[in-house]
Amino acid sequence: MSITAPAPTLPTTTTCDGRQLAARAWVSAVADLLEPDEIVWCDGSADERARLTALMVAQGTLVPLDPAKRPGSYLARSDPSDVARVESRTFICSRERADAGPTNNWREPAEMRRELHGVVAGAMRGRTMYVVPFSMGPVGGPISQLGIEITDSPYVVVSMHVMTRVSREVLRLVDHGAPYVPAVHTVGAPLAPGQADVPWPCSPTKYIAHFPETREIWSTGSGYGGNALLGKKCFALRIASTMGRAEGWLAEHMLVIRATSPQGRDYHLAAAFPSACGKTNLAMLEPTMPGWTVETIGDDIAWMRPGPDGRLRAINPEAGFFGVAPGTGWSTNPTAMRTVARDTIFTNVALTDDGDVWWEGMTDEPPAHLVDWQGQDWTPGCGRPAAHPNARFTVAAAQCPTISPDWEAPEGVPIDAIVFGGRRASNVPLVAEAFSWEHGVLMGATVSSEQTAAAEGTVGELRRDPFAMLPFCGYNMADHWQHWLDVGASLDAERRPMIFQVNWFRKDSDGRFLWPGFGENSRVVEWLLRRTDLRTRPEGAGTERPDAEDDARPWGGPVPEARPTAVGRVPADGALDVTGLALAEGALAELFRVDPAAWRREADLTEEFFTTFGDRVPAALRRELAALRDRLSR
Ligand SMILES: Nc1nc2c(ncn2[C@@H]2O[C@H](COP(=O)(O)OP(=O)(O)OP(=O)(O)O)[C@@H](O)[C@H]2O)c(=O)[nH]1
Ligand SMILES: O=C([O-])CC(=O)C(=O)O
Ligand SMILES: [Mn+2]
Repeated sequence: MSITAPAPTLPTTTTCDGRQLAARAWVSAVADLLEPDEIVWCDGSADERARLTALMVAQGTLVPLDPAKRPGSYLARSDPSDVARVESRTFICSRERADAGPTNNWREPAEMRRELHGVVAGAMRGRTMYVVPFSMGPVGGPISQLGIEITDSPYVVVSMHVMTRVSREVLRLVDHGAPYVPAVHTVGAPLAPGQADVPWPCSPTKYIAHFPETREIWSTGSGYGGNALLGKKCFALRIASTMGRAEGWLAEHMLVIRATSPQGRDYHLAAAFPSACGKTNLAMLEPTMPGWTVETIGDDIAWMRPGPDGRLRAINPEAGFFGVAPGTGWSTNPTAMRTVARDTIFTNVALTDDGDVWWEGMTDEPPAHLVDWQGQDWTPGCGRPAAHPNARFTVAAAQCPTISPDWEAPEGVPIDAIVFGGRRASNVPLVAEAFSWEHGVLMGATVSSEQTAAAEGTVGELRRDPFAMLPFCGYNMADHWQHWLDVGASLDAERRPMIFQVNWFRKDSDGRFLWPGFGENSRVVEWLLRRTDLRTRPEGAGTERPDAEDDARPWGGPVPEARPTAVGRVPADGALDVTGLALAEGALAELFRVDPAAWRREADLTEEFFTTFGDRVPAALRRELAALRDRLSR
């Protein structure tokens, strides 16, 4: 084994606290176990990216797209078995089973370590081991965290370049004692001497294992984003959620946007929707509401901390988007289309005859011929999708034309509204405002959604996905609810975010969406953001509707009215601006219809769900559920 290219600027003897040794000793110990042929220390440079990209093109992992059509862009086709997150092979290895909770696969840490060591021993034979130092959030920022990912996949290294901040500065900080999360990834496909590699090596034996107490991650067998880019779900959600719980902050599966009203007031919104339920789309919202603008801050993960002013401040810890391709088109998400116009890696989309990409929903009419995501000839009507339903694009956030000038503000942006949503064909109204923080936490805890292609499973089945964190909470979900109650209590009660629930996916009896969605969601966003003015208007202004003169004041404009229902406050008649929308007859009423019988069944199911957590369910949530039942019976 040869060790090449250790970053030359790294001092090897400057620290005396053992930290440096710890990081280096860890890298050597991993190398001893995985037995790579070579070790490469990565620096995140453009040079490094170019070198690894050329290597992958030579190996057939990446197909270059026509630079005249899609400059700097590539197509990767994964192994057909390695296309999504593997929740059944994702483990939380806390000492106590109860700390992982009933919604996680739990394994005893020492036992998992033994088992894993057996599986990964020699896994990097014939391969290069890359050491990737990265930061989640701006390097050195007060909400940011550091990590080091070891991987044998150049696809992972290049993707980490896009999705995180890879730099030597991170190693320097680690060498000076900064804490970091050690993360090991291997595709689990060692090469015997002389054995030819395949374009997408992976293994049927998969483990995505997290050790929350020691903040370690081990992933083997998959090259797919959510399983292999360990800064993302594994660190920024599963491990970070446990860090946040210990330290009083939140790591959430949320997009973050800034919306500016025609009066010039900035609002910040964080929204949690389950995987493939519209976060990227809302993050890149092109408002149809006149005078409103939306800037993108993040599309998948938010880290939120109470600030010194008692407000909740959020950063996007990522540096790129790993977005769902199918359904993304000029009519639904033009901003995403502009973002991926160049320097993008596409995974499992179709290839056009002229060297560009295509997926279902990109255009109304498919091209006459394509090479599909599995490399086979494809023609319209052949009965197979051209792109895998979970095909993705990997692209730098900085390329997004609507990226906020403050998207990298290290101290984050102050959140005004928190929104929970899911795919619900029935019951859940288009928008509802929580009666209180506690009621909002119940809304988050009861998110249910129809299963999408982002993970293994039967697409369309309704499943509980509390806080859109079911696959991502690194500890007991019921403790997560308590943590939300605690964080809420630690905020200034007058300035903390208001909580809402939304549902873009309600259908009529013929199975058609009742709401046009996408850009038109700005109508809902305007209603709920203006509602938050109730909370932040200047002292003494009261909560009454301001008179016409007040409308131009930057803190407000008229607060739209709401009417209470059993499940929350919904827009009063005429309060949601639907000017110019061609809604079907009765659609608006149906979008807000609350059926007490159906909601009593929802409450029963929630009760059943709560039972699986035993006495860890916060008393406040049981009270909120009882209050909901009470309102339903009135
Ligand atoms: N009907 C409807 N579909 C939507 C809307 N917003 C998003 N979608 C569809 O939802 C799918 C996935 O949306 P994304 O925004 O990529 O999902 P995400 O929440 O970012 O997903 P992850 O990256 O998996 O966490 C796409 O097929 C979209 O077309 C909407 O307002 N209405
Ligand atoms: O993690 C992934 O692979 C993509 C993603 O955002 C999700 O599944 O929620
Ligand atoms: Mn996600």
